[in-house]
Amino acid sequence: MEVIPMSEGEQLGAETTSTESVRAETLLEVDGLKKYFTQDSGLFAGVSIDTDEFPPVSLGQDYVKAVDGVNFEIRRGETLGLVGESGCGKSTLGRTILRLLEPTDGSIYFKGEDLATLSGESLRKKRSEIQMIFQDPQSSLDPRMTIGQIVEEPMRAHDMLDREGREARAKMLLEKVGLDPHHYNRHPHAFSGGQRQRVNLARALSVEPDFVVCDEPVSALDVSVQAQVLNVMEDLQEEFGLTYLFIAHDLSVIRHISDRVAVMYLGNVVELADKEELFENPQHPYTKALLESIPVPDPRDRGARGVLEGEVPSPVDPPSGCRFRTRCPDLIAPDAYELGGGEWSHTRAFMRAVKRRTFEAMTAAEIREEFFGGDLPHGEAGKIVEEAIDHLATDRNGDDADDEESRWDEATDLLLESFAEQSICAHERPEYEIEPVYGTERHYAACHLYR
Ligand SMILES: Nc1ncnc2c1ncn2[C@@H]1O[C@H](COP(=O)(O)OP(=O)(O)OP(=O)(O)O)[C@@H](O)[C@H]1O
Repeated sequence: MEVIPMSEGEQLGAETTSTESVRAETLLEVDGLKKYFTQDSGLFAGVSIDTDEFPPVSLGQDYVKAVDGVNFEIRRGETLGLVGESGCGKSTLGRTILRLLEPTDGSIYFKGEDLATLSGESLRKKRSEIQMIFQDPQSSLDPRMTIGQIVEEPMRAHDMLDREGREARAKMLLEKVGLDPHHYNRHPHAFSGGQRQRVNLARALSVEPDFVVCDEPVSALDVSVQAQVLNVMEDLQEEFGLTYLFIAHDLSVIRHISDRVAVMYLGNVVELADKEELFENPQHPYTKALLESIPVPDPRDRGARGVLEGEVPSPVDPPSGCRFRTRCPDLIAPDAYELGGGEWSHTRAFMRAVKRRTFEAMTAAEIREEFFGGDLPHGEAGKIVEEAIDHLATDRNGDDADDEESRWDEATDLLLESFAEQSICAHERPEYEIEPVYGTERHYAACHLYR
């Protein structure tokens, strides 16, 4: 497989060669975007005490790195799906693009203009061109207003049309989203969840936006209603030339609606490719794990689910290098030891098992047999493994006074520091381009396996 490293600042999905077919115009380009939140603002938040220092109390601040250096572009008329587990930063990214949240760093070019630098009236004007729809159609519609008033509200805020013009446009849009315009004077409670989301769509479209950020718009709806709303969204996209950033955690929804898909993990985009390429030829171990964890309809197939092990690390102190490395089944062997493939996979599995304490303490020989088939890796790596086993074995040497808890901790620290922290995955943030198998769209994968 041919792999082309990305140069710094290069944009995902941007055009490279004149031989490529002419691609649609870029509508939105996100460059190095970061959004950090300050952590709890309790009384002692950010205060740290170090008695070796004078003064012993210092004021530092921890940040939740919700979005941490994201680059991509969205072309006019396309749908870019954004998928990832809960808490990976999808909503924060969407809201920061809209400037509902203040970016910490980076640029958001919309039709060539950097939204991150706009404020006041110029930002307000731009806002009509970018709209957002949210997950919960119930709480985002004011129950005291009629749906006519709801759809007209953004037009009033942007001084668009006169009263009759707004009413005519609201009725036209209600019809476009598949509602009866005669229901203009009804209140939201008279509508089902799917119908309320249609009202939301009509409201978002009232000010003629070019770009709509859709944040889990169908997640709260019954599966049978989801497809109907997605189809309406596709029809509206075609009719009004809309561009969507479509946020969802549900891969089947993403597959239905997207042209290209970006996969997010812990504040980073880890893979971005054409939809077919991403689903049929996923390259990042995180994407593969996500796809393999799609629930299988056949209940007898339960074994095929859930390959994502371990906890998502805290976004306050995310792993260095590749964010996924602490859970990655393909962590790369450190160069320092010249480990053979089998030796490394045994060592990696042992390190994982010690870290997660997935086995009961046993004798040194039993541990060697269980994890290494009796043969430890050769050289320095073998000595380190031997030392770790010595911490854990029930028949260990010496009069080790440490309690069991701290012996597991010592073995874990030794293995992580000697192996996991020495891997290229811990040292460099990966950014690579892969030759696609399906189509000609560029395929980005943030994984050192493609270095
Ligand atoms: N206002 C805030 N203050 C502090 N931390 C926040 C704030 N909003 C979000 N976060 C944190 O930022 C991270 C990303 O959250 P975000 O809601 O963007 O993720 P998500 O992928 O959209 O998840 P979900 O699908 O559950 O909404 C999380 O760790 C979250 O706790």
